[in-house]
Amino acid sequence: MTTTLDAYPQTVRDAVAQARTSVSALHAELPRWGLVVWTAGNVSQRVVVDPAAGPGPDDLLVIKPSGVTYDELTPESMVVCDLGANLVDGTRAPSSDTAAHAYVYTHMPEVGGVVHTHSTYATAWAARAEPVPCVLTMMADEFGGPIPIGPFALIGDDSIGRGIVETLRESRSPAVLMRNHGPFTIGKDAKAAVKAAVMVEEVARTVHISRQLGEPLPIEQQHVDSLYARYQNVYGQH
Ligand SMILES: O=C(CO)[C@@H](O)[C@@H](O)COP(=O)(O)O
Repeated sequence: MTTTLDAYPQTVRDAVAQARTSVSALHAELPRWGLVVWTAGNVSQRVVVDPAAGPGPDDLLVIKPSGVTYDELTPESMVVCDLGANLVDGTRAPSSDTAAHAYVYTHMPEVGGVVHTHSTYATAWAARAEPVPCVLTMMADEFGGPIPIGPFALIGDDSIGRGIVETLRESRSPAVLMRNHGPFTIGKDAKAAVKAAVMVEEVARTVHISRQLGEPLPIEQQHVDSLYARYQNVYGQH
């Protein structure tokens, strides 16, 4: 049975309203950073319905409507679904990747945001099903190693989501390049997932260019580990 937003307490409705605003604004970052064309790509944010209990299977997600151009997206146009990808609130059909996002939220409770793009260089690596090797300190910082390849999966059910989870569970990377498709990224919230989408395109481009000039040199694992620990725990403002 489909539940509507009215069935949720005011605290959840308020959290959904905040997520609508932030997810709508974060969608604008995808064309801004050159990560998508036309209506490709999508961003979602988990809404925890019981903060005292923490993330769980009854959570909601806020995502863009399918096939709507970025200049038309507004907080009001965002769509709310449960983790069964059932519509809870919204006037338009949810993103065609909603089942994939929902699968990730169901099986990775630590994930609060998911992003999908077709950014050029990362998608070119996905077309060859070749992991991006960890040859840059920026990669060690953000990805903790190579950027992995996920399996080929058709859209429409949870096979993309299953491929994302099976791949990222075995990696420190917040990004996976789904074979023949493109990058999916995760984060503690949607903003972190958007950052990972920006960074995966940046390093995919740099490593591609480096490869045209010669063979990039790997970074020793001990240095990858120390760079990752510093960036994840010390870098920036605390
Ligand atoms: O790659 C896919 C589906 O996986 C695209 O259709 C996707 O980027 C955009 O679809 P939506 O407009 O979010 O339904």
